[in-house]
Amino acid sequence: MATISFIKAQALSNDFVIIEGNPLGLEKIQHIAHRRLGIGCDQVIFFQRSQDKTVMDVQFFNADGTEAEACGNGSRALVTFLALPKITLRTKTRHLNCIYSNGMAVINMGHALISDVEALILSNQVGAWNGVDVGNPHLIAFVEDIERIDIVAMGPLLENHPTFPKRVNVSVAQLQAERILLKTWERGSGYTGACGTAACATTGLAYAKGLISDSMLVSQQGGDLLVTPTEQGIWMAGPATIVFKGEVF
Ligand SMILES: N[C@@H](CCC[C@H](N)C(=O)O)C(=O)O
Repeated sequence: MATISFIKAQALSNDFVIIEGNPLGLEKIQHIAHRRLGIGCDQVIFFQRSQDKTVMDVQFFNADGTEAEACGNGSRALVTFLALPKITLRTKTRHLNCIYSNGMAVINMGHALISDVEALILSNQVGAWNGVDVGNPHLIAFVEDIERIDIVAMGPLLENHPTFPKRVNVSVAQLQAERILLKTWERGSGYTGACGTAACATTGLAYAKGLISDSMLVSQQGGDLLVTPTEQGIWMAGPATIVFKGEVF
């Protein structure tokens, strides 16, 4: 029986199965991501190397088998696995410049494109919602006290709201002096301990609104990311580890 080689990686507890090669079919991806029947992960990542090995074509799939245009933590996990000083990740929506130095992946995720969704009537309204695109779509609200928000109850309602035919990642954030506290319900994967693109989208939103002017630590249940908004794009720096490798049927 044919087997598929894979790498298991995690970044701030957001976990990934990384496979070199073309994407597998929907059922195979769902099986690999299943935490009882397969390996278990939040996203399955497929990549192919260019001839000179400085450019990688990357595709991300959520645990439910749907394709995502971007994945911040997964991108850092892949850069950490490849351990090359400078590469470009060619994703579905953006080309990402990546640096790997001293065991840390630093990636320019591009710009945050903000849209106005305040006029929408959303269930479980917690304040003003903003649409933010950083290659993939996010819905974000700043709140006074993040502890009071049940993202697991609210997330699926907003993820599947008819306003978002392609569904959406849902986050609530609390702004502190040099830190943003963040909780995210991921489209297609549910609650995860951290989401890299949500961290970048939230920091980009705060920057665009003039709420911050410099780097922020974005703290999620799985740990901290350093996110730096610049005119040239949003830089994300943070850890990722390779956990094990194996073969799956
Ligand atoms: N874990 C991610 C985001 C993965 C994709 C997302 N669920 C989507 O559907 O857009 C991250 O670290 O950014």
